[in-house]
Amino acid sequence: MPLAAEPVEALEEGGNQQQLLLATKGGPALEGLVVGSYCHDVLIRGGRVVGETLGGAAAFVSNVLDAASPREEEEQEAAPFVVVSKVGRDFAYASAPAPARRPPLLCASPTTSFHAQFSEAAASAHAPDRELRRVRACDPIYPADLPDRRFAYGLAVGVAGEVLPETLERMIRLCRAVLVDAQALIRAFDADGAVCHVSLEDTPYARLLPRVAFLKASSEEAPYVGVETARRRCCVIVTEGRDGCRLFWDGGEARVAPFPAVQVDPTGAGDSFLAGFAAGLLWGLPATDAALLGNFFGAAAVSQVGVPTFHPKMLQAVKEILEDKTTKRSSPCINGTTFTLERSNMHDELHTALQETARLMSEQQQADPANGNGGDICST
Ligand SMILES: Nc1ncnc2c1ncn2[C@@H]1O[C@H](COP(=O)(O)OP(=O)(O)OP(=O)(O)O)[C@@H](O)[C@H]1O
Ligand SMILES: O[C@H]1[C@H](O)[C@@H](O)[C@H](O)[C@@H](O)[C@H]1O
Repeated sequence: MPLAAEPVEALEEGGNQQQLLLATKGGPALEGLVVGSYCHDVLIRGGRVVGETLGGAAAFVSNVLDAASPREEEEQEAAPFVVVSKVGRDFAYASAPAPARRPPLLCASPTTSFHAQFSEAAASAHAPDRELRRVRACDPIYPADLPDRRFAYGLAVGVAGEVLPETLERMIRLCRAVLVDAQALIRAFDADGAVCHVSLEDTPYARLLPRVAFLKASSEEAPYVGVETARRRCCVIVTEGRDGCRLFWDGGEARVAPFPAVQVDPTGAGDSFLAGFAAGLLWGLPATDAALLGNFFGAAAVSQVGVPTFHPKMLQAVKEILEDKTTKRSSPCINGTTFTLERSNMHDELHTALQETARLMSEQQQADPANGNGGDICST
């Protein structure tokens, strides 16, 4: 599959080309660009507030990229990626790890806030698990807000329409490969702020799809994406909650098995999936194998309320598995000229190894009363 980015020579607009070239030469080889705003999440069940957390796909994505990207020993602190995010002066989580590491741009408008109303009944695998209402919206992210330099990859992960079509277009120009969460493209809000969806084909984003590498949608969003049309333009990944995910491309498809999890809060599962998937590509995995890492971090996300904390032992185990199973770290697919989509012959081995880690972590989490989880948010 060809990559999306334009040659460096095409990057004249809005910046100094010489500077761009220097930054590309001197900068980290696999620097990423994450675009989408942090937000406030208020979790409500039965009319009662049961949690208030940092939200926004950018927060969940940063968390997983920092945890799972391949890195040299000396780069322990933070993985090489930039976050472009906007918040207001009311932002309550400036000292949380993700915003502290990569501070958002400050605006006069308030921080985007969502109320997530969980149903009283346990959610089924594909039914919407919560009703989302946007109660405040921060400014959009404009093309001029993005840094003037090239990136190996970009993640467009808006939650409230903040990634404008022209901003996505600019990302495509700056990044070799762009991965997009459909929620950044097809969300609309009714007069009351309730999240609804529009058909992707009816949006200005549709014409950009052939220049996007991967488009991720939840099974609720998939009908609005139009998988059969979209798969002819880019690789589409549909996440299916506890059932794992499926990949669709022009001429092929694959189902990728899930990992065990005790779900306490589904928020951020899709975001964590996308970042795990991107990390898998950075490790040099073909897309169908990288989706295993997506499923792994999606499962880890639902096991905790809000942005999850990963146990260092779990991360060490995952890193050892990836080091053992991947051979191409020096030339990851995301920085090459094409993507391999089909599963490799070690797909099942990788699943088994990660499953063992997921099972151990899940058991530890259930046994540990001090893991900070206040019980299951999403069901009674
Ligand atoms: N209960 C679960 N058990 C195991 N894995 C899960 C579970 N829920 C989600 N996942 C993992 O996370 C991925 C994303 O979940 P899901 O399809 O629910 O995304 P989403 O609806 O976009 O989530 P959100 O909007 O809450 O971020 C799934 O493909 C799966 O790998
Ligand atoms: O924090 C959450 C999370 O990022 C979800 O993926 C998104 O759907 C919600 O709108 C947001 O509030």
